[in-house]
Amino acid sequence: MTALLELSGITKTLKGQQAPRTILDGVDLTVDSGESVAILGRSGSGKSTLLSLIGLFDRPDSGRYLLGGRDISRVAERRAAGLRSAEFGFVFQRFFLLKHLTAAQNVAMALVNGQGWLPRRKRRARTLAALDQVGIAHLAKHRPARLSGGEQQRVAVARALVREPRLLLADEPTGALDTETGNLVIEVMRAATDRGCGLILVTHDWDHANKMQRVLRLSDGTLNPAIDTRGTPPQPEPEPDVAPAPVSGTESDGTGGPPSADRAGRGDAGLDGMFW
Ligand SMILES: Nc1ncnc2c1ncn2[C@@H]1O[C@H](COP(=O)(O)OP(=O)(O)OP(=O)(O)O)[C@@H](O)[C@H]1O
Repeated sequence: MTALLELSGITKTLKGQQAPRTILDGVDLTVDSGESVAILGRSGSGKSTLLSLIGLFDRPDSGRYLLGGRDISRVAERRAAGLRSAEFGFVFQRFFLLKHLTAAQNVAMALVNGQGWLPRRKRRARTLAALDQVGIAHLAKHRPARLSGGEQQRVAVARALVREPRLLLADEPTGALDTETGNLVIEVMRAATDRGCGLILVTHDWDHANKMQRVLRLSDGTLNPAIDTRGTPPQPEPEPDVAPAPVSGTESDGTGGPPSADRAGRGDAGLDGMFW
């Protein structure tokens, strides 16, 4: 079966004001349809850089990127923009909702921008289905100012899902949420994988990572299986009259737990007409 996504030997060197630094140094990653993968790693290890390459906001220096078997390692920006809107859904730590639009209008915007004008009836049906998928169809007419952080992020997830992407890319989507709300958001994204959508979640939170099928760690520019050492009991003190047993090295991944003019009120009849 062809993998949804296949990265092999991906490298990326970033040249800022300081000396060039190789952030990705031979990343290999395969994700199948309906599979969920968490990526952990220290701050600055390159997780967002990797996600931006996968989401075609940038290109690797070398290596191969196959999407559904097609080589898109060197794809031109025009085609990349088309692939971004057709194939990917994005969720970020910040919600990026338009304040003067309702939840439904924010979601419907993704259909307008990505696929031209769908007939109004279809637009409405797909928007409500996406809001329903994340459990907030009853909040369709609320503007962001009237929604909690978790509800706003669920609107953002609905906006990412409404075009039925093949792959959902989430960069610390729970970073601004409390634990309980974060769990809810992770669950609605994970549920999308039951319908065949792939999911790559960048997170600092082991509990969220453990809800994914695979947990990887990005360090020294490569991806490897991550080991959750949080539950590892402390080494017992050796008995004084017994020779100390050799201590086996317990790998630590350094991410052992969480680290760290609103126009609402304005008459929106025109906008309603536009997006409904
Ligand atoms: N445009 C750029 N030019 C030069 N260096 C950059 C650029 N963007 C990011 N970096 C550096 O690349 C490294 C990786 O950044 P990146 O944002 O991918 O890390 P991260 O693992 O996502 O970090 P965090 O967990 O803090 O979000 C960091 O050291 C960052 O300072």
